[in-house]
Order: sequence, then structure tokens, then C-alpha cells
Amino acid sequence: MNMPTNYRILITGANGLLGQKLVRQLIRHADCEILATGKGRSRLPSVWSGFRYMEMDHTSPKAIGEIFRQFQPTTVIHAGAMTQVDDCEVNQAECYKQNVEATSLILKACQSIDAHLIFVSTDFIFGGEDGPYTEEATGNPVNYYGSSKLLAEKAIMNSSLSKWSIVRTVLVYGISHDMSRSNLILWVKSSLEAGKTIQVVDDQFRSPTLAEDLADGIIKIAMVKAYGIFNVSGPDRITPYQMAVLTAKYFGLDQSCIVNVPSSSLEHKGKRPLKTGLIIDKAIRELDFRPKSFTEGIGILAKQLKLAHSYKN
Ligand SMILES: NC(=O)C1=CN([C@@H]2O[C@H](COP(=O)(O)OP(=O)(O)OC[C@H]3O[C@@H](n4cnc5c(N)ncnc54)[C@H](OP(=O)(O)O)[C@@H]3O)[C@@H](O)[C@H]2O)C=CC1
Ligand SMILES: Cc1cn([C@H]2C[C@H](O)[C@@H](COP(=O)(O)OP(=O)(O)O[C@H]3O[C@@H](C)C(=O)[C@@H](O)[C@H]3O)O2)c(=O)[nH]c1=O
Repeated sequence: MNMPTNYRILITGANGLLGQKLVRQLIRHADCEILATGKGRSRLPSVWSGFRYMEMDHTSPKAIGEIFRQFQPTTVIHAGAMTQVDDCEVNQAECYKQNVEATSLILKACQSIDAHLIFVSTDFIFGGEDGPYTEEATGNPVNYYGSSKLLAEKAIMNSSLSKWSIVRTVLVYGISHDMSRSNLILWVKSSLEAGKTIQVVDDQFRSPTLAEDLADGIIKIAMVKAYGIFNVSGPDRITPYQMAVLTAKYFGLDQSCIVNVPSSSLEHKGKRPLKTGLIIDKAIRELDFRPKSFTEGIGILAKQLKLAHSYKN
């Protein structure tokens, strides 16, 4: 007999790095019924159980309507997005469709059944002149990806939905199954292992976030029904160069292949804000959020890589 559940949680973008960590951690909650959704077929590990997967293109009103009607979620974690910052810069119409219009469709569906909407946003809504930022800081993005996320935030905040949470995070790192995008640590590690010399910036400041910690913070928000804006990121404030050096040290790789360059020398199509990073005192105080340090996070990632490697062989 199925136990009655207190939460029916719908996750968008569930095939992504954050989405997979959310599913992994939520299936441990007996009082949650989980519907993972994403573009195309499920890329979640086939050995996992305790959740359902359904294809849902979050730009399709028909697909959203059908799934919301069937599942009647109490809680929607909207992690799906177009996340390649440079692609967003060169294809702004698609970025608007994926990150703004889609969020409005999800918002409208949540309003129709009074569901709790948890929207995942970014430090890139800020200009990076004077980070790190609290939840009260005003957004002024320097790239189109950041603009799209800020527009989505404003649509939610200005709507009639009262049960909304906006979770801002920064430079998420980790490993998941069948990844559609890489992240800094994996890129540094694989580049150095291949003997490549990499150019890494030391003038950008971030508070890098272990994907499991981000999922943990979001799940706490869902469980206690915490509404409003929350900064959920790692506790450190370090530069990509420092992250790269720590990664090389941890994996015993050659640090001399890491060349320190100014951001201006990178051929980024989307400008990166220089000084971001988020102040997480509110999440620590109100959610008992306890993120790992960057060094602890590398250790966790290393164990997962080793486990994944042993499965492959
Ligand atoms: N990664 C980071 O450093 C940060 C991420 N964020 C935010 O966190 C959230 C999760 O990011 P993350 O998991 O890292 O990114 P991913 O790119 O790994 O995940 C995003 C997911 O959204 C899916 N998606 C894209 N378009 C659609 C669509 N039309 N319908 C359904 N699903 C779609 C992607 O599908 P597919 O896998 O098929 O491409 C992907 O699985 C995003 O909202 C992102 O903006 C915020 C700050 C930092
Ligand atoms: C590719 C690359 C990146 N970097 C630096 C710049 C940047 O600060 C950091 C990460 O660069 P990337 O381009 O990989 O990631 P980037 O697109 O900057 O990451 C962003 O992703 C989106 C989704 C977000 O929401 C942001 O919070 C942020 O995490 O590493 C270098 O120094 N050299 C390089 O060659």
C-alpha cells in the first residue's frame, strides 16, 4: 500500500547536474512523491528507484498543462534552463524562450493549483562591481543569461503567487550521470591530465557550490515551505585560478600548466561579472544550511569520480 505523501514534488531539468542531485536526495524522503521531468529521455541512472520520470519540454504549454493536471504537484523545483552563458549571449531569442517564457509558463501552472514554486537563479543577475551580495542586493546583469534570469525572478516576485522561493547560487560543481555540460573542476582536472596548458582568471571572485549542497538547501526550502529569496552557495570566496590550483594540488597534477590571465584575455562571448559570490548568512540562520568548503567539495567529487571510474571498468 502506498503511504500517503505530504509532498508531490515536480522537478524540471531533472537530467541536469542539479536535477540529478535533487532526485538522488529526494528519493530518501518517504513522505515525498517525486516526478522528475526533462527534455527527451531520462538520463538518470537506471539503477535508481523511488521516483517517476516523464518527458516535459518546459517551453510547451501543452506538456506542462498535461503533467500538472495529472500530477497536481504541491511543490515545483524549476531547475531547467539554458545554462551555457555564451550560447545565451549569441542566441538571445532562444535564451529568452528557455529561461523567461518557460518560467512564466511554469509560474502560471503553479498559480492554477497554488503550488509552491522554487526557482533556481544565479549570481549572474549581478554586475560584479561590488560582490559578495546579500538577498537584498539589486540585480544589474552584464550578460544576457543573467538578464534572462533576472526577468524570470521579477515575473515571479510580481505575480499573484504567494508561495514562491528564489534560490540564487554560484558556479555549481560536481559530477552526474551522462552530463550535458561540464564544470570548472572537471575541466581543470581533465585538461591537466591531458598535459594541456590552461589559462585561468584570477580577477573573478566566486563562492563555488557543491551540487549536493545546493540540492540540500533547496530541499530544506521545500520541506519547511520557506518563501522568499535565499542565497544558497558555498562558503568560500575564491577565484577560478585559486580553484584550479587547489584542484591540481588535490589530484597531484602539474600546477605549472595553469596560467593566470586577466578576464579580458578570454574570448568569452558573454561578459562575466568580476566580483560576485553570495552571502549565505540567511540560509545558515533560517535553514540550518551547512555547505562544504571548496576543499571538502573536491574530496567528495574525487570519491564520486573514483566510484564512477570503477563502475566503468
Ligand atoms: N551550473 C551553474 O554553475 C549554475 C547553475 N544555476 C542554475 O541552476 C539550474 C540548474 O543548473 P545545472 O543543473 O547546473 O545546469 P544543467 O545544464 O546541467 O541543467 C539544466 C537542465 O535543463 C534542461 N533543459 C534545457 N532546456 C529544457 C527544456 N526546454 N525543457 C526541459 N528541460 C530543459 C537541460 O536539458 P539537457 O540536459 O537535455 O540539456 C538540463 O538537463 C539552472 O536553472 C541554472 O541556471 C545557477 C547558478 C550557477
Ligand atoms: C572556460 C574558462 C573559464 N574560466 C573561468 C571563468 C569563470 O569564472 C569560471 C567558470 O567558467 P565557465 O565558463 O566554465 O562557467 P560560467 O559560464 O562562467 O559559469 C556560470 O554558469 C552559469 C550557469 C551560472 O549561473 C554562473 O553562476 C556561473 O557558474 O572559470 C577561465 O578562467 N578560463 C577558461 O578557459
